[in-house]
Amino acid sequence: MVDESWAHYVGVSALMLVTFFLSNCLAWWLDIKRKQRISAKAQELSKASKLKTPVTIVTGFLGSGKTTLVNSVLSSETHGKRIVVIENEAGSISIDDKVLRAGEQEKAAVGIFVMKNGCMCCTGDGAGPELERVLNHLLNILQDDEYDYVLIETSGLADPAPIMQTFFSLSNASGRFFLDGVVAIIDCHNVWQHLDGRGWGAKTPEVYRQIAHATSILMNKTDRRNDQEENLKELEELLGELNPHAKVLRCQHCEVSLDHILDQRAFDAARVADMMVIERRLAGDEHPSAVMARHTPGIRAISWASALVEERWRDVYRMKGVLAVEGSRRLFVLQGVCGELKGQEGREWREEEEKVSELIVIGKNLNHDSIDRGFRQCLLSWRKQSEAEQSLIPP
Ligand SMILES: Nc1nc2c(ncn2[C@@H]2O[C@H](COP(=O)(O)OP(=O)(O)OP(=O)(O)O)[C@@H](O)[C@H]2O)c(=O)[nH]1
Repeated sequence: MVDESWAHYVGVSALMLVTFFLSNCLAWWLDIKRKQRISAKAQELSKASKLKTPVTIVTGFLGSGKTTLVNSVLSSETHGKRIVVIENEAGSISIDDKVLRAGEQEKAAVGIFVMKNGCMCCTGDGAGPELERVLNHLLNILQDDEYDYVLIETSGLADPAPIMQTFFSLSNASGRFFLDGVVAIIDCHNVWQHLDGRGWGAKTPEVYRQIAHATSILMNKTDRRNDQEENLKELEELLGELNPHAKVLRCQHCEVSLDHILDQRAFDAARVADMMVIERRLAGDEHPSAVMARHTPGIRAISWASALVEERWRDVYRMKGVLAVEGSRRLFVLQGVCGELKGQEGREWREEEEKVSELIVIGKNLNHDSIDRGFRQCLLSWRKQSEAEQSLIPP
């Protein structure tokens, strides 16, 4: 009896060991195959790179300055490129394309495509096909030789890895596009609330992923700290540790030489494999959500919005809005980042545009109904608002 159960125990253990061994071998073999595929496609891409259209991915957490960078590239006189911009908005409302189109920037942008509802990191395997659809679309119009550069601005919550991977899996487009670089923008003023000091215990893993995948890192908003040097140095060191391969540059309003943004030829396919390792080290976390509100009547005052951003600064990472102010011919752009809200007039509304006020709030623990209600209250009569409240939007 004892012998029998002993033999049974040995048999089960042996079976477990064999299964463990075989599954490890399989994982190892699959990993090698994947690396082989990646390097084969990278070689395929690099062979014809002179004929291909470079793609730069601009990433960075909410409010770090991605649109500011894209605008500055589009308005630069020096590069002489015809650029297609692909925007990836976290919600179903798009603010950035209105901001991008404001002003002179249009001259360099030959097309702005907005992928709404597209936090690529949340869509998992869906990320590739969605991006591929847009790139295939670009491929069609590339026949006309209208574009010579593609800029992809990810949503602030995006993990750029699936987008990068997409360039390796694009079958149609592999002969047309190549990944030139990944620019990550860091808001030096607010980034510390997303990092857990040194090491990998990210409070907001998206920020780590964006840093880890970058070929250039812009330490933006250096104007925001007065006690700067020590903090900036510490941040610089941390970024260097997290991503030793990237160029790290300090800047304000993303003003850096375009050599660090365009035509970097910095993307090294072998790094993708390393990045996938980093990927596995990053623990999951509660993902921020986005709440959208959209109303047609003209907005008169927005005291509610500034109160929301100021009072709930821990939860509200970002607020962006384009408002149709009653009596104004211009749209009004709201920008809220970590406790601060700014507003300024943008371009004039176009005749064909519907004058609606749209708002996106991104953060944690957000209640859609109460945000929608609050936004609606902004439609209150002008007279009911105090003077201080009125100051943000000119009557
Ligand atoms: N003080 C200061 N503000 C800046 C700087 N760069 C950008 N901003 C402001 O920061 C706000 C957010 O900038 P955006 O370029 O819209 O940021 P974003 O990364 O595109 O934001 P999301 O689209 O929400 O992810 C805007 O009000 C900018 O004017 C800077 O260097 N210093």
